[in-house]
Amino acid sequence: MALRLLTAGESHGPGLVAVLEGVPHGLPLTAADIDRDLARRQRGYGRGGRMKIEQDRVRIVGGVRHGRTLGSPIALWIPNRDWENWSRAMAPEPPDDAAQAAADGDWRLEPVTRPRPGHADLAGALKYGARDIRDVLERASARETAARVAAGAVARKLLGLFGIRIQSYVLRIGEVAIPSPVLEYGEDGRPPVDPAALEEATEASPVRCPDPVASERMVEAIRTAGQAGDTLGGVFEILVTGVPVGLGSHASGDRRLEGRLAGALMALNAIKGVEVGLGFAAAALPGSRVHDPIGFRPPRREGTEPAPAAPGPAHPAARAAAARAGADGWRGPAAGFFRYRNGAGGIEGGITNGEPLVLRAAMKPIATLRRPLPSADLLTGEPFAAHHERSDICAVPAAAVVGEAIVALELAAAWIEKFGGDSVDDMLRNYIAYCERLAAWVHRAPAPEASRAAGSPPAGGSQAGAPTPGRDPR
Ligand SMILES: Cc1cc2nc3c(=O)[nH]c(=O)nc-3n(C[C@H](O)[C@H](O)[C@H](O)COP(=O)(O)O)c2cc1C
Ligand SMILES: C=C(O[C@@H]1CC(C(=O)O)=C[C@@H](OP(=O)(O)O)[C@H]1O)C(=O)O
Repeated sequence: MALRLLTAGESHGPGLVAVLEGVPHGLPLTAADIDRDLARRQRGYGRGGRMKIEQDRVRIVGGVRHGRTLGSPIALWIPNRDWENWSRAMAPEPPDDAAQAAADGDWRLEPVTRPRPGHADLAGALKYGARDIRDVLERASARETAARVAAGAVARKLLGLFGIRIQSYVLRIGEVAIPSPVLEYGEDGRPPVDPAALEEATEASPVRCPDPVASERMVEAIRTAGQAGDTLGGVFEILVTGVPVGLGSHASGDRRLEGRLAGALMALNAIKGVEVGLGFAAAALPGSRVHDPIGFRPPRREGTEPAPAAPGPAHPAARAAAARAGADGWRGPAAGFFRYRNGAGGIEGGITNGEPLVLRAAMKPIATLRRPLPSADLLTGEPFAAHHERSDICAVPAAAVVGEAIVALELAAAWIEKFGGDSVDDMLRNYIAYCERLAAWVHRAPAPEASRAAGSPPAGGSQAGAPTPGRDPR
């Protein structure tokens, strides 16, 4: 297993722990790299009172020395500030004073027995034989996603070294929706947006929607739902640029990258659907409008053309090698091949094809309602309204940030499988060697006259343009 993550910790316990194993030696990493994403996860219009209490900050407690990873498991600790209010109710030790506290009217010590529809409450309590639903709801809570975001920030840092950029934005809240801004390309396969501008517009929105008009309407929809004691879900999209051709594999089902990414995204609380590229829309279209025509542009040769303005790998040698293999910031190294649109969302046959990854996830509305749905008591079966403490009204913007982390982790796992090595230096060498192979891949087919004269098959024949791996004609 190339990269392994384990998280632990309850929502109102002392804090959250993440242990990430398999990160190579020598990756620059500080708490600030992680805190940035933790703060982004806490934002978003529609979140509840808990986010006013928490100000998530990580403590790195293993695997990093003097700002660089050691190759050992990275251990991260995020304290829960709300723990102060729950230290008796969530004490790891048996509570001596529980009976007294319950008598004092501390509601936190009372068993929760009214399961909330849409939560793990009922199924979890019956499965584990828990007579207090708190035994289940504490870990089922999306508080855990803070730990996944912390680990994901490490994965993002690793991928960022190679010019991979992962961003998310919200496309729908309830009935207010905008189309994906990235699937249709301009003429000649020109990228439809500048990722940096898209990110700037997204981060400026209180709901992570890059369209300011839709953003305001989304805020209004959340406000209205909240006033009615109701909640909303929505859709977010993840865009990953700079991805080289060749991550994942067609060879076995469990190596197909879209399966790994979709499975990981579906494992995020409240996500009920995932699409790759055109996704469900492809089912209604003819093949001619779905599959992405292939084009080829000779990659830039060092010294002959200016370096691409778009961001690429940080390391100068890797950056140059990536550019020679056709990377332009939007696309990753792919030997100069590109697509005129991106209906596939950057993955064909379980393998990245060099175009950006485009994934969408649908989040159901928050399950805890201020006007609760009918429920039945766990122990007596008596009809009751479901339990309500406090809750978010909408958490799609936060889920989008968690989605980035999940994609980063899954992609980093595929990256480590492909480029391996115990250290970032090994990995850089492997990446550069791969880029060099891609850069040397295409040998322009000789002009038809020349090829006929030489007795080789005419252009368009079975051998036309066939690559001769390992020989660079330039
Ligand atoms: C970032 C985030 C915040 C969430 N906040 C809440 C919340 O405040 N109240 C709630 O009832 N559910 C919330 N949820 C959703 C529940 O965690 C989720 O619906 C529940 O664990 C049941 O899992 P399932 O929906 O995947 O079946 C949140 C989810 C995410 C991703
Ligand atoms: C704590 C977080 O989200 C929580 C996720 C959540 C749930 O049921 O999933 C319920 C709420 O918890 P509480 O009952 O303490 O208010 C959210 O605040 C967080 O995102 O950090």
